[in-house]
Amino acid sequence: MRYGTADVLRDVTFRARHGEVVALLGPNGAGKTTTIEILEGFRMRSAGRVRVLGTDPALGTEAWRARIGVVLQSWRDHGKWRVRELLAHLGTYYAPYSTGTIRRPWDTDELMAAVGLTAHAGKKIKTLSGGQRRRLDVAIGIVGRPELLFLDEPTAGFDPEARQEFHELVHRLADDHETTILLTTHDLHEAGRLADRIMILSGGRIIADGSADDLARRIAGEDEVRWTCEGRHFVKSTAESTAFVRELFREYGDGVGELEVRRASLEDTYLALVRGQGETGTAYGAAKAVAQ
Ligand SMILES: Nc1ncnc2c1ncn2[C@@H]1O[C@H](COP(=O)(O)OP(=O)(O)OP(=O)(O)O)[C@@H](O)[C@H]1O
Repeated sequence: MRYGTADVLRDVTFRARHGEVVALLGPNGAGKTTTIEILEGFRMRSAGRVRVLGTDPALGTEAWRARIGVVLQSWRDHGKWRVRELLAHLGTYYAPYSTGTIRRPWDTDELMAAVGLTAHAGKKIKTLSGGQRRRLDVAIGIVGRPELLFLDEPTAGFDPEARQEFHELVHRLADDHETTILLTTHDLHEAGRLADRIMILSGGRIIADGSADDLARRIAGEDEVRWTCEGRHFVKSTAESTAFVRELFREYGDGVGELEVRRASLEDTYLALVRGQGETGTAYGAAKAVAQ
């Protein structure tokens, strides 16, 4: 993807499998929204090949669009509508696209229950709180029972309870309805909880692609071991923490106290990757190895 003379996406190559939950991570301006807008058919790519549910999004028909759900970053404006009314109305557009296996649209009451909006069904949209409005955005995105769902920062503004309920909804969509989901988020904990696979985009390139465990194992590599011995505190970084601790006990036995082994978190991994990008340091080398 090129704007004027600036390339904002380069060599972005990936394939999402049916029913997979893929999280796209990356710093501000990395190209996440651009990537998903190209896949949604909202933005025309400058070059390259794209297939979404077997179709080039630039040529997508209404029938193709009915199989896709989109939750954008920005709010849509339907202030005077009431929640139930709007969802029931939008649902009618999907009815002609029911298939033998997927009945479209989602029943309005069931849908409101699924996203936690039942208590607000009769409210005008302009009176909803930020988090409630975001739940409605999610409901609008899934009202047509999409086979593929794009979520751009879906939980921005959610309180912890709403976030937890949303995570359960995503798991349900993926597990029970076999929905393929591509989401962007800045919440690494969320990405680790939700995604089967994490792709990190930086400077318009994919610099890592794998499960949260893969990334942590293959990139950060070093655990931190802390312990006390004879009243003194010790810290050691090691890639072989189990062997190190075994040796520690062999040597000092009961003298070892307050043992703590801290594995590299997804956040450590993410920061190592994003900071290492473009340098010749180890994180970049490791990131390239993961990306290949
Ligand atoms: N219409 C446009 N014209 C020119 N440049 C653009 C346009 N839209 C986006 N860009 C640039 O493309 C790059 C990628 O932007 P994009 O919005 O895809 O990033 P992002 O990863 O989604 O960022 P964020 O986390 O801030 O939402 C940025 O450098 C941005 O300035």
